[in-house]
Amino acid sequence: MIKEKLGQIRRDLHRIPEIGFQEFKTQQYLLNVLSQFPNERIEIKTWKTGIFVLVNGINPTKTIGYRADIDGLPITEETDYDFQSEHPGYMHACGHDFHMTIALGILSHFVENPVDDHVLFLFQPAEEGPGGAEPMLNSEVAKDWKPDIVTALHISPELPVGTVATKPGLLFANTSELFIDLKGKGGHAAYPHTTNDMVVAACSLVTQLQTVVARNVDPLDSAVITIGKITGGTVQNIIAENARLEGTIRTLSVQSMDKVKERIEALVRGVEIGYSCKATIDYGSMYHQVFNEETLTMEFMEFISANTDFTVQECKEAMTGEDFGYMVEQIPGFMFWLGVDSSYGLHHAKLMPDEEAIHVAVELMSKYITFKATQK
Ligand SMILES: CC(=O)N[C@@H](CCC[C@H](N)C(=O)O)C(=O)O
Repeated sequence: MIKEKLGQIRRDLHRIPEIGFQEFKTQQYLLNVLSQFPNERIEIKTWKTGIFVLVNGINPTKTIGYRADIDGLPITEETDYDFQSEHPGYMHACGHDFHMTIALGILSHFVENPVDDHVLFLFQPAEEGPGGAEPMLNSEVAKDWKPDIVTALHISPELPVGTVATKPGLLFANTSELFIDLKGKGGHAAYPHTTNDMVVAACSLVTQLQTVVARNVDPLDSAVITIGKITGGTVQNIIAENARLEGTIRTLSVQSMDKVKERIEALVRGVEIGYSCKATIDYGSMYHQVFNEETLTMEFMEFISANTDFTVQECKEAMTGEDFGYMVEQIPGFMFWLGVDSSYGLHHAKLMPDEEAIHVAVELMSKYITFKATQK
């Protein structure tokens, strides 16, 4: 697909970010692009707001899977793009507009240059939450069209264009969302002794949560608790009856996840007693760690060094989460970081990745998948 067309697709997608399982316009846009491909070679099936696209091979012995996530984030864009989000309060701040565009570029390559094996594209909803990978892979469609190997990329703002970073084994952390609701007794701001103030309870709990990782997790086994949002109360002169903390837990090991949750629950029980309130904990969605299949990952890294102008780096594991972890739990595969060189990072309102990365990634993955698709 020509460069200008891919650039336009990325900008069109950037304008219409939608959150998990609400990607209706995105799905329609992708289906429109797909309908412009000659259809002798491709089969398309939708699943919820996601799409499976099978590019049939000429002499297939296996199916190579390529996954792109399609959802945006609830964040107000602050870039100076002239193609800013048209959905107020939402933005493609995690690069999924890039991920989709790159997938379409690779798909277009294999429609025009068919290879022996089938290539299956999974345009997957709800990566940011509540998680689309696991149900998509367990869907009826995936029972017929299950890939033998699967790969995916994630943009990396910190790396220059033309760089790939990955590692065999553990790449991304185990994650669990965290929602804590506190309910006390509200009242007049001037009569605190007649109330149980949930703003004070919430602030104290946030401070206590900082001790969980520091004092319960082996320093050599990383973990993170981030509270990204606090809400509570109604107005400045009413003592708050309710407060809510929203956050996420990240751990490199499953054991640490269990331990961290146990400690959070103990602290929450303490706040119930100490502040005479009721608390509920909801862990929302949980993602399995991304564990790259070692042989495939090493082969991919060697392939890049030997056959492309890309620089390939072995990176450290990251505390980011990815529901792609469920895919590589079931199917041999790997994920890698793609350099896109942005001064602002992932989940930032000013994320501005370099579009040149789209073109080099399409070329890279077309080459790599061709190599895998002709390997017996
Ligand atoms: C790559 C990336 O940024 N992924 C997200 C996944 C979020 C999972 C879930 N909503 C949670 O917050 O636990 C991330 O924040 O790492």
